[in-house]
Amino acid sequence: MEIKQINQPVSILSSFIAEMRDVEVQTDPLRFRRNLERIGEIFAYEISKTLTYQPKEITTPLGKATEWFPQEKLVVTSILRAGVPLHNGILNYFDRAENGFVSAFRKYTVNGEFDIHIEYISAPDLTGKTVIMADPMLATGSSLELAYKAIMANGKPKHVHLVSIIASQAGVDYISSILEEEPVTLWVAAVDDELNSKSYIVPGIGDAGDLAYGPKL
Ligand SMILES: O=P(O)(O)OC[C@H]1O[C@H](OP(=O)(O)OP(=O)(O)O)[C@H](O)[C@@H]1O
Ligand SMILES: O=c1cc[nH]c(=O)[nH]1
Ligand SMILES: [Mg+2]
Repeated sequence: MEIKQINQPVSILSSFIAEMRDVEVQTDPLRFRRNLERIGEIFAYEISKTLTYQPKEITTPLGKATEWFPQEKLVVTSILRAGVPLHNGILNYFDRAENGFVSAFRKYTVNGEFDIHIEYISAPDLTGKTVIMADPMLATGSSLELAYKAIMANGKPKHVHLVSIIASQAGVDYISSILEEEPVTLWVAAVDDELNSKSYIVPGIGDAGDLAYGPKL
């Protein structure tokens, strides 16, 4: 597994992440979702540089030009709920990709511990394809691990790009350890040092799903 961190050199990406982190800007869920989406577009552009392309001759009003199109069959997948705006951003660039969705959520018990529940999966055949799996937050890594394993039941892809905007160092280390030998690239923007006692990333952003779509029971 390879890890690519896209926050260096510093770019406008940092300003988008700053808005997502900022408690005052977080009161605007439309801006929060739009930041997830436009960061998805940035990740898609970075991932696009790793694809293979085939040339195609294009007829313009004045002549012929050769341009390039991805050769890979792409499948964009995401983890519900917070993955949806990020998914849409990636799909804005890979607009002909197939799509998949996996649900993963933390189900808390009375003593504050939680299990991750996967209750829904919808994805095409992945055999030989290039899969992008998006989720803005990588905290303990449990959701991504279970979602990855669930979706792999749909066939062995050629390569998987895992996309996370804000990761904890512990989450990055965990995913690296379990997918060490897999044809996987983990793309992250910021990596924060800490997880708190509830396994939230610190400083992080808080609960990405709630910030995008409101609290859930
Ligand atoms: O790495 P982990 O410790 O598993 O935590 C990360 C997960 O938590 C968030 O989802 P959440 O469970 O809050 O669901 P939501 O998107 O519906 O709010 C986030 O979008 C990840 O899926
Ligand atoms: O910090 C975190 C951890 C899990 N899920 C989130 O949305 N944020
Ligand atoms: Mg959440």
